[in-house]
Amino acid sequence: MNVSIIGTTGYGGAELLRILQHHPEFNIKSIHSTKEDLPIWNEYPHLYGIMDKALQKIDPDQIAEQSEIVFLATPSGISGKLAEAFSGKSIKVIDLSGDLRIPADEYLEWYKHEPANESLVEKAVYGLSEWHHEEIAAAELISNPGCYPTSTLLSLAPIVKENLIDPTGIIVDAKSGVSGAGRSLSRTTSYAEANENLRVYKVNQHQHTPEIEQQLMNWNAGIKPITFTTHLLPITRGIMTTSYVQLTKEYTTSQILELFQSVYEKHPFIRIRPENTFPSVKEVAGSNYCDIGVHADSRTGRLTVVSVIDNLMKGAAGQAVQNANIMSGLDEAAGLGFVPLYP
Ligand SMILES: NC(=O)C1=CN([C@@H]2O[C@H](COP(=O)(O)OP(=O)(O)OC[C@H]3O[C@@H](n4cnc5c(N)ncnc54)[C@H](OP(=O)(O)O)[C@@H]3O)[C@@H](O)[C@H]2O)C=CC1
Ligand SMILES: CC(=O)N[C@@H](CCC(=O)OP(=O)(O)O)C(=O)O
Repeated sequence: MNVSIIGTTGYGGAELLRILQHHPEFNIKSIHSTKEDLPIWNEYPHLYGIMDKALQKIDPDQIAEQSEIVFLATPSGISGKLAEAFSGKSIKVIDLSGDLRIPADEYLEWYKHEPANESLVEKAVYGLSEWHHEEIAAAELISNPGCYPTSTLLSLAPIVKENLIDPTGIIVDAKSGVSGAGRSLSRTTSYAEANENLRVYKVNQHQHTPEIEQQLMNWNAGIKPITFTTHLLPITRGIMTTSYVQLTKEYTTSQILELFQSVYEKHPFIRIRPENTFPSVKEVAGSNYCDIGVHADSRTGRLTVVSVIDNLMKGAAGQAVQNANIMSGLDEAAGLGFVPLYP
């Protein structure tokens, strides 16, 4: 099955190449960029001798003729326009950006630029693979979840859906490595400013807040606005979200773990850690896993939920390929059996 990638020279694009190069069913037919005609190893020397494809210009007609799926690994604001250019063509689209995830009015408020075409946003299926399998299988257009929302939602879903927590007081403390900000140069992700530093950013203004709330409210209409705080970690890959929620009854850690284990029993990429153990970001690096640890504090009645993912894998390209697998009727784990890179 032929697939194409747009935005190949970015980090999400590079991660798609790493996964798709050895995928058992997908063949990388073409890679696209605003920098046409250069071999990809010119941008990414680690691909020298592995991949000699040249970057091609972005021609939606040509891409739709030769491929069955196109991945848009492009910035918000650009992806929406590209999705529109593919609309009506016979090709499935998976967008990694935030353009198709939330309604236009909220998009304008949080992303602060022009929203994508409203009918496309309505048509797009939110691709949280573990929870939207049926809709993804039937979809033509996927809005791949954000990196922070993936980690947050996977780790809150069981307790929110089962109504085990006070819906008014969810606090999510989130941290990301610098590759989450993409490949463009910026002062805050430069070595001298990020290394040996820990910075909080976009306090109460992060664009993933409405995306997380929207999904939590779909699962449980009583959920109220959350506190969501993001930090920049001096590491390359990885996200940790630590959520604090008030339990409505006295539950033990082992009761909560039992719930998580039964909910995610059949999901190959979710690993629930045993009691009193918590995952660290390195334990999922380079893999499509989301690892979750929980602890119910009998003194405060609060539950602490810790979740880690690799932002470029489960938080972006890995989940995008998982969704492509589901859309194509393949095993959702096809081509995604990466063991985490450790140490
Ligand atoms: N990094 C991460 O961890 C995650 C990223 N995402 C989302 O995935 C998308 C890609 O992210 P990431 O790879 O990190 O971003 P990068 O900034 O690393 O790369 C984005 C790529 O988009 C291409 N691009 C830029 N402007 C245009 C344009 N006008 N037309 C066509 N292509 C353009 C560029 O490629 P070229 O110059 O070759 O044209 C660039 O390399 C973003 O929407 C991001 O929000 C989502 C989850 C996690
Ligand atoms: C570390 C870092 O800066 N991360 C980025 C993730 C952005 C992203 O993935 O953009 P979408 O909104 O298109 O999902 C951020 O916090 O804004």
